[in-house]
Amino acid sequence: MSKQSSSSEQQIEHLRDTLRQYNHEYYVLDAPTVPDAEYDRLMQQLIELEQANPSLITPDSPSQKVGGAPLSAFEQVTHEVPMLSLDNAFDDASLLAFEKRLHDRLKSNEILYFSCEPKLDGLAVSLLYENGQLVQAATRGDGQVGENITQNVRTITNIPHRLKGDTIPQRVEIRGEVFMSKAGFEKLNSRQKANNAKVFANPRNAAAGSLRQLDPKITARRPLMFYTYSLGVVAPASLELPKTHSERLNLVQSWGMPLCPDIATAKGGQGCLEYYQHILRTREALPYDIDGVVFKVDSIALQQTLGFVAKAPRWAIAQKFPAQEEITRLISVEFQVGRTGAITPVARLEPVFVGGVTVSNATLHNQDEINRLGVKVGDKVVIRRAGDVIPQVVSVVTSERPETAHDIEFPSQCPVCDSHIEKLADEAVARCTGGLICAAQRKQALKHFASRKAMDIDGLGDKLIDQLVDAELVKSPADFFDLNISELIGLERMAEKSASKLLGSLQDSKQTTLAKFLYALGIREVGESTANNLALHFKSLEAVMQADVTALQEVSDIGHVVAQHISLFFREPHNTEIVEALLAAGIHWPEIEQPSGALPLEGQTCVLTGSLSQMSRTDAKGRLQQLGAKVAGSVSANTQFLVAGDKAGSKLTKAQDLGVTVWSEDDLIAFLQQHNVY
Ligand SMILES: NC(=O)c1ccc[n+]([C@@H]2O[C@H](COP(=O)([O-])OP(=O)(O)OC[C@H]3O[C@@H](n4cnc5c(N)ncnc54)[C@H](O)[C@@H]3O)[C@@H](O)[C@H]2O)c1
Ligand SMILES: [Zn+2]
Repeated sequence: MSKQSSSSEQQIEHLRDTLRQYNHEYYVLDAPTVPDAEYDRLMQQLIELEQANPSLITPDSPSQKVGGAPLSAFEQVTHEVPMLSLDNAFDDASLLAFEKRLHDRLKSNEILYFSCEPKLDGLAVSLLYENGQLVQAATRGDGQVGENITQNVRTITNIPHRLKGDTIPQRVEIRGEVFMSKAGFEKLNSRQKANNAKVFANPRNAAAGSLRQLDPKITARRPLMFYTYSLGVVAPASLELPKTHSERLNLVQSWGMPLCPDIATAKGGQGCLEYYQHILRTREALPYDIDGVVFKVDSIALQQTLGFVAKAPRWAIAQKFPAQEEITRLISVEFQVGRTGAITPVARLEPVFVGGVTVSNATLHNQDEINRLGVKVGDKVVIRRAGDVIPQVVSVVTSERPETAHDIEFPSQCPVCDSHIEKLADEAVARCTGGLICAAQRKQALKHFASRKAMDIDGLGDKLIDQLVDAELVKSPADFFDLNISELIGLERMAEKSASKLLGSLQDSKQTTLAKFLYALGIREVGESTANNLALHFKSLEAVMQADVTALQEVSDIGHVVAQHISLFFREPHNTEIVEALLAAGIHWPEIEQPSGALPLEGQTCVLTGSLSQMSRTDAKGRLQQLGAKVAGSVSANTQFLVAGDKAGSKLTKAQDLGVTVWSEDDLIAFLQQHNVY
């Protein structure tokens, strides 16, 4: 044996071993470790090597065999007609070569018609109906012997247990694909995540893993669907069936079987290529995942003339789409800070062509996701990019982990501003506590600070803030108060008049309330009403800043999580520096008086009705309660007053009948202001 062929032999053996392992993972375990594209490349290499060395072809080569062995846990079903695979075309040229092979073999150049079908990415199933009743369902298995999955298939809602119509054969085998819709897959995965259960990498794995369950009750909870794509055995054999594949599909549909709505027929290879382009364009919008399209010679007579090779019919071919999953290496992980301070780990990848573009970054979401994937820097990872969705890392090829691989370390300081990163036990997301000083969060925080319900700085809109930050004139809210006329005039659409007007409103805004100031700081989950409660409870900024988590939880409506956010905010020196700078700039508010003795509404019951325009009902209720009122749900003789907003109805009528005092929203606001709670 020459050196050359002995090395080919070794190469062939190595490829076969690898492919056998991948087949086992994919067909038997429903848990592939490499993307289909990688599998297809190795298979292509094997086929080419075998073609160059035909003496080395053996019947047990993966290139000659279909699928994988059936699981012994299931009863076995021997297929009366083998369930085969399909040949692949990876580009237009090989599709046209397929058409040419057909013409050559048929010794005719007559135009061929094709049934064109989306290649659903699920698994092949054979359904046997006797006298219209579903009596058996089986997987493809190794093509000869499959698994009996009748109980599981009975739980798939779009598979009829009984066929309808008067053309039903006495015995008929209907073949098609069991798959999961994209929406069903998303739903299943979020349910699995919530239950800390296995998350599926893609709809194909989810469908296969769900169908081949030993407990049909589990299958029943999985959103599986079925589409028909061919017939197997039909009896009696004398039965007249339509002469084309596409007409047969329509007949099967008339019996109540579901048929993919995107099937069409095409004229010649050229028509097939047009169909391919059409489906490729609509791929994203389709409700199910596909990995290509299938072309089948439509004439049954011609199919019979053409026949089969070892593992596939000669009259059909699958033209694959560009892969949506690829394999590459994780080079490093960077941490990005979002507008709300959320820290997102981003995978830096060796560039790889996937989903039609070159991808070099993918999101890793958060620490929980990193733990779930068990991914390390240096690992080979499977990347999925479907449509416009940001690329995801779906799995790790742990068998190829290099010795140098190391854990991903989550930073404890913000990579942008160096503030502490907090991660609450019940939240997946880690956040930068830098708030006001973190450049990543700056624009967002500044816009909030200037907004109407916060510092209410007239004329300081979002666009202007963008400009001020981009021109590096403003970094923290305290910088607003250092702006001068000449800096402002340099900006777009800012004349002297508007600039001096803005300086005027900045000056005016310095007179505020403690509640508004606390709200303006943008502490996480501290909304208007929480800020108000804080102000009323602690009465001074110093007291709020010094309060610990326990003291903060004494404030009405403040729970453990919010208390932690507040406490962490004021433990961060960057934040306290800004608070001091703001006070130094002249921001001030009236002192909140210690109520002497009883609260003004102590012992009074009131009711709120209708809609308020300047605050929410919950907010109004909170403020009234702070002044000692009891806020009830319905008007009675014990009601002291009713606050009636817009479109007040029966409660207002009843109050008027009972002679209860009625306040308008303006009355309410005047009262609240008088008592410093608005
Ligand atoms: N990632 C891995 O480790 C791994 C391992 C094994 C196989 N695979 C993938 O599986 C492919 C080989 O699988 P295969 O042998 O099942 O062949 P195939 O998937 O290329 O084609 C045959 C199958 O297509 C399906 N199909 C969908 N729509 C159809 C339609 N309208 N008409 C007919 N069939 C339709 C059927 O299930 C049928 O069995 C590989 O190319 C690879 O993509 C991946
Ligand atoms: Zn930061």
